[in-house]
Amino acid sequence: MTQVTVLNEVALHYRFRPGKGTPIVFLNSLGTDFRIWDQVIDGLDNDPPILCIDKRGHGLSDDGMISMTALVDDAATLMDHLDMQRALICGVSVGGMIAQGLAVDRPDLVAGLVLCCTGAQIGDAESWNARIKTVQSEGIAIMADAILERWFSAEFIAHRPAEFAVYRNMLVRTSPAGYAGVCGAIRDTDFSAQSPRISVPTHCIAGSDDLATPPALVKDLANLIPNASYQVIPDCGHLPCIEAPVLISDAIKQMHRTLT
Ligand SMILES: O=C(O)CC1=CCC(=O)O1
Repeated sequence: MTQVTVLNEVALHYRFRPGKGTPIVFLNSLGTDFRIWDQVIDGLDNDPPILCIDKRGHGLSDDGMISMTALVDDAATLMDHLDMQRALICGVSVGGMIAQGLAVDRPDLVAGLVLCCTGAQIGDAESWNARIKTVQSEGIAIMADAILERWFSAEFIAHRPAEFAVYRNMLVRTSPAGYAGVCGAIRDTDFSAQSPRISVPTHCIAGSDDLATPPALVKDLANLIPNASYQVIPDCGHLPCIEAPVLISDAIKQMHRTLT
């Protein structure tokens, strides 16, 4: 069933499955929709309530005006709308930034964090501005191969051509305005001063072969957040939820057990 609601004047597409215990919220990356978490969710147990969100500008959600404040507020407003209690928030890449923003702005909604392939800050203004300019003038497809080389390890690209093809489709079918808007939100965000205030259990996960948010960046984030743990997934690029879903489910289950 398609689940959609208008919040903050934007139609947000989400998937909510009721269940028992601490809820788990999944936040996806730039140029993807919430289906990137499907295999991870298949590997969970105990039927917790699960919420997946197509952030504005992505999947079936409206574009609207995009900023990190709006992305964080959408997630919080949707959780409030669904009357959700404190949740384990799992975010990959910009989804991990949104998760940090939630933990800082709405600590009442956050029981713990699993932060995959993300940082307090990702990239620099120059590279995001160049990407925004290209998307606006030429579209996403022209950059797709270069982006996918950062998303996936060489091993994945060589041996999983069908999955590579469908995730390429997911990327190039993203709204150009939505994609550019989220690039701008990432460019304008630096949680280095706020994330040290995060006080919930946090586990940071890096992909050994991630060229977008390399392990050192993720380690820096883990060092910033009090008592955060850190794990590197071997032979994996920027999207371990696709390349190594079993390891991500296991990490989430381990964290979830400590919260319930
Ligand atoms: O598309 C990329 O370059 C990887 C990425 C950076 C932030 C994000 O969400 O994805």
